Amino acid sequence: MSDGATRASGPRTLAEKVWDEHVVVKGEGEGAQRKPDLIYIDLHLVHEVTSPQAFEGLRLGGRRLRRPDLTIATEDHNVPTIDIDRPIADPTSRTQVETLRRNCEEFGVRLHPMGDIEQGIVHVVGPQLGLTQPGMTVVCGDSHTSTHGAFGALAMGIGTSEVEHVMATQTLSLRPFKTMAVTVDGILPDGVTAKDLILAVIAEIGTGGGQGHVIEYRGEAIRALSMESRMTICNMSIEAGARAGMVAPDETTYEFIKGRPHAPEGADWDAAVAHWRDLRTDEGAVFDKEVRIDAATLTPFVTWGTNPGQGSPLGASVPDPAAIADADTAAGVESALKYMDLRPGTPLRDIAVDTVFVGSCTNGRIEDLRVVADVLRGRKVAEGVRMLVVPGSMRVRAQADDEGLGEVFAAAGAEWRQAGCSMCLGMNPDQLSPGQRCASTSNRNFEGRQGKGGRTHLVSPAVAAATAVRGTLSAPADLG
Ligand SMILES: CC(C)[C@H](C(=O)O)[C@@H](O)C(=O)O
Ligand code: SF4
Repeated sequence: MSDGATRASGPRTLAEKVWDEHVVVKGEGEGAQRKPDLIYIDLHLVHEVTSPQAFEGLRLGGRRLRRPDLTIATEDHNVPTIDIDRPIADPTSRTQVETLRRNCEEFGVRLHPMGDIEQGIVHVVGPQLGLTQPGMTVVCGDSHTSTHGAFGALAMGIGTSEVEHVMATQTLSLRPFKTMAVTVDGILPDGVTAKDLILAVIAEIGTGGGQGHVIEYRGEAIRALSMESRMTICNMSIEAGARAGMVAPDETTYEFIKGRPHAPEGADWDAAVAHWRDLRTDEGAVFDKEVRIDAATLTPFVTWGTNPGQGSPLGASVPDPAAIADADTAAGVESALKYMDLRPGTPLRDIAVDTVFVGSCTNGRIEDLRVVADVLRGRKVAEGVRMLVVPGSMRVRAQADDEGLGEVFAAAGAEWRQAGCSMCLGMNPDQLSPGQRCASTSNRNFEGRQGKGGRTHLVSPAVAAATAVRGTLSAPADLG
């Protein structure tokens, strides 16, 4: 952290505490001249997209994997979500997945391949196995590694060369970050979810608002959230430009972890919880930046633009660039509306979609699927709308089926798929065609993100489900 080591004796933030516990070698120097610290990594998550060159680097260097036991891999980005027993049709995707399989075999990495009950999106798999725990350092060659910060872990996305460094040494050379507090006072109103909250936060602070910072989410509204919801929020920290997002662990955290395959047991559990209880920002600790939000002011929130910060309350209208004073902002809005084919002043509720995607590491967990099923039960997906419901992992899918949710999706006319990143990004067969418009529970709405020429509106699972029923952007309350 900015002054982590110098603050070691005074009050520290949660992020500084976790950082300090993992310093192997402290960087020399002060201020801007300070060299990076060498940080120990407790958990390394791996997927097919960012690992091939790293494994290749190890091979060329004649190195082994330093800690295969702290490394785990899953197939997620390139996998199809239907016909998973057939060979992958796309040659690039097939090569990626086959390469991961070969590498994991050669280097002794545990891999959950397609069809395995623990296979799924890397950020769903870690928490579900109880691998992600408070106070850990967690890395993955994937920006949404910030998800794991929901447990009070310091969890960061890293680049491929860093992936190789972690594979070889189980450490990472890191420059201290700044700290930021996002405090959400009060309680979220009925019908307002974690996704609405984080979209509203990003709209307020901007996609660069968290740059260089680790964000700690605090306050009554955050404490009231489930682990799934906290993961949704931490997941999108990266869309505010932050290096990581964190929530201090509490009873909700311990309850989620307890009994999972990799959770500590017996005396180890007691010792772990005793340690975890210290993982909170000390009274009097200073954040480099602070933002306060009143939960009571929030409503369902959707994006209309081509970055996650271009969003508004569902009850608002498409903004008018002519009414925006700042010229750069106005130009950005104008070009976004052109790509999105939206006219200023159109009520957001009037925007018709042809596709609805429920899934991704933001909103592909069991709680999200329950919300969607609650809305869809006894209803039908609107004519002309295609709805994909994609579980974040095969374990989530099995649980959803046990609870009868899969039947609800099918009865409503939605496609109930196998696990993977799916339509969150155009790396597998689940893609939008040019000009198609999608209400999506994922986290990125960049041009072409869900397929070339596709248009994305980021929404919560509740809004996605209601939109599927009405055919236009809607909240469950609109269904009457
Ligand atoms: C493919 C991967 C490197 C990428 C990421 O880092 O986030 C992907 O998961 C994404 O969401 O865009
Ligand atoms: S679900 Fe989407 S955001 Fe998450 S890891 Fe996969 S591609 Fe990235």
